[in-house]
Amino acid sequence: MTMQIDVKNLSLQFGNYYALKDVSFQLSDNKIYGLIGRNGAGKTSLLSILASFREPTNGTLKINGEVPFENAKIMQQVNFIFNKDNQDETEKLERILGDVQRYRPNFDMEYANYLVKKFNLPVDKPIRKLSKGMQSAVNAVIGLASRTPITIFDEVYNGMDAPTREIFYQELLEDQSEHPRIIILSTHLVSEMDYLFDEVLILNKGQLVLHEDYETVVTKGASITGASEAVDAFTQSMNILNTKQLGNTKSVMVYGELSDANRKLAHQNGLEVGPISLQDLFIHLTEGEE
Ligand SMILES: Nc1ncnc2c1ncn2[C@@H]1O[C@H](COP(=O)(O)OP(=O)(O)OP(=O)(O)O)[C@@H](O)[C@H]1O
Repeated sequence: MTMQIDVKNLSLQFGNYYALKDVSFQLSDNKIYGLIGRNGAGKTSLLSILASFREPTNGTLKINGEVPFENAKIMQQVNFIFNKDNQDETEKLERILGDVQRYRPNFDMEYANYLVKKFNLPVDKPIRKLSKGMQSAVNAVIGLASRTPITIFDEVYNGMDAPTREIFYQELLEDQSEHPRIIILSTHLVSEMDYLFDEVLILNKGQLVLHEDYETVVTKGASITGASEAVDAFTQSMNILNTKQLGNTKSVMVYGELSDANRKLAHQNGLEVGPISLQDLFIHLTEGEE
């Protein structure tokens, strides 16, 4: 089953402050969506609305055409995984997984046990006594093994070391391809996670500044390097994100359709056209103007 998420003119206000402002988008394919944004950009705010943990101040969220808030049928289809405070969690892993299995109909215990081994998680210790990274791995196991049609991971890698994060990413990719579902990953580890994303959403100060296919994003961005005057002439009508000058050499980051003819022209003018990464784009799209 493929779910459909419709977000329309969503705002979330705290007093006069807009944590989210007029955010609209649709997610309608079983893909991996990367939600990126700087600290305080509104990622957790948006995800908690998607998960019906809170209501928006304005605008609407619909999942499969229905408002999910206090709608048990829809909420069954949504799983919000975040780094919760486990300091009072005296239960052990086995018991926790058993509890999850009871209310997540697609939960696969065999797969969960496989992941527990993969992540090297102790089953005989109360959760609160696990290290931070291990607690995050527990969350990853729950999120993956539940196989919920809409699975949301809010910075779930927190505290995991690099090899553990790598296991998480590999398992996520593999399980998503075998059991396609909507997976939303919020992160600021962009350069490390970009290859996971089918689509990218960038939030900046509560506003959605980009929602594109990952491939499109990467092909639309380019760096143009060469003699200053030639670079200026070539990029004058383009959307410039960033400029670097070194002596008489200039490197300009542009974003927009660069036609084959344009690329050819660049070469004829002795300019070098290089790729930019999602991380570059993220940094320059969300730069403060202070
Ligand atoms: N209960 C609240 N009362 C007032 N302001 C809040 C509240 N919750 C969140 N905010 C503000 O809303 C903004 C967005 O917060 P949010 O947690 O959604 O950001 P984020 O993108 O998840 O950040 P991070 O990457 O640091 O986790 C922040 O400026 C935050 O201070």
